Amino acid sequence: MKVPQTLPEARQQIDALDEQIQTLISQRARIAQQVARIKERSGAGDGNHYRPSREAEVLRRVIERNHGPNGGPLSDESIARLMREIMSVCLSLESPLTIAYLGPEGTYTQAAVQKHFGDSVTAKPMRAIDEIFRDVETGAADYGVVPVANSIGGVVNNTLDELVHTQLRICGEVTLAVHHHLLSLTGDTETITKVYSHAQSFAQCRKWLDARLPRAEREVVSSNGEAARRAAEEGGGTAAIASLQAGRINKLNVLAANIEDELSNETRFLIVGKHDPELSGDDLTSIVMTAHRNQPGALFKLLQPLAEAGLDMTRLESRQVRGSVLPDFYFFIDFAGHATDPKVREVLDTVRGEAAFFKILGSYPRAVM
Ligand SMILES: O=C(O)C(=O)C[C@]1(C(=O)O)C=C[C@@H](O)C=C1
Repeated sequence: MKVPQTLPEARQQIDALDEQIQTLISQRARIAQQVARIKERSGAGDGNHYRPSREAEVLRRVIERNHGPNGGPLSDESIARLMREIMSVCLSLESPLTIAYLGPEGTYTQAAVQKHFGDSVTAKPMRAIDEIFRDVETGAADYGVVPVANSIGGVVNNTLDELVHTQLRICGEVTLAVHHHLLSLTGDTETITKVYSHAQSFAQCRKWLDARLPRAEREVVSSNGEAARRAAEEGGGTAAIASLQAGRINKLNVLAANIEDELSNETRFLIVGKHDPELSGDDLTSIVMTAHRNQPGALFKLLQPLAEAGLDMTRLESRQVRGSVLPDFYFFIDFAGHATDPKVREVLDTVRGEAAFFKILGSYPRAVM
């Protein structure tokens, strides 16, 4: 295609390309419908056509191509986001998904749902993390999205506690860059006497609040979405620390943007569901276990097989077992690899033999976007 020199010429080329893009997207959607029929015929459907590993492969290839000879000026994130939406609409033709998430509307968890599943799912706000697990366990929702850790605020204990006992599997992860904003109906930071937010967000904006609003009362609420809702309801003198999305939903003004103390503030979310994702080629496995009591080197023995097999451990969290007087700890471990890989399976069998309690939480594709 020759480089256009005039506006009509450029628009003519764009019109021609749009027509091709539209034809191709429609063809792709028809094939996705056929994929659903093939899955149902082969018994692999069971009504659920979501395939996180396949989606990760598609997105990885999009990013790879973006750096190849046919790559363009769009960022990896932008081009992947477009493909994400195309897959989202294709999947909605196969089987529409309902995703339970930590509400109300406007939470960062809702943004994580959108980032991972795209816009063509029904996002269902829940009041608490345990309700999300129950909703997916009973089949009221197909998948759940829960926060699990923040780079500043640390782990989300409710999520870890639920993972120990649930029958659900971890099917995926999403990481989200989190930016906090001071939002209010009024337009002036100096007049704010009360700030609502989630405990983790207060922790992440503490220095800013100490410096700019040292006298304002801080009231912890269950989520940033709820904080924004209250600031909108109460008006004058109240503010919320929340996302831009929460501000938009509640028609609040941004009094101060990006007020988090650390610039790189990332939250990791997990997707939980009833299905085990297949191997995607770049996967993580999550396990939880406890060590035998009164055995010197018990934790070392649990970790040694992973190290000896050269498996890259990406995360280790400990959490005291609830109700235990003795210092018993659950160890949550993530490492690179998939539980169906024979080498990984062997390591897991060895660790299981060494542990007092052992559970595989899931193997799933590493976050692509
Ligand atoms: O390949 C599949 O299994 C599909 O259903 C197609 C498709 C896609 O649009 O590429 C759609 C949904 C799945 O989650 C994965 C991929």
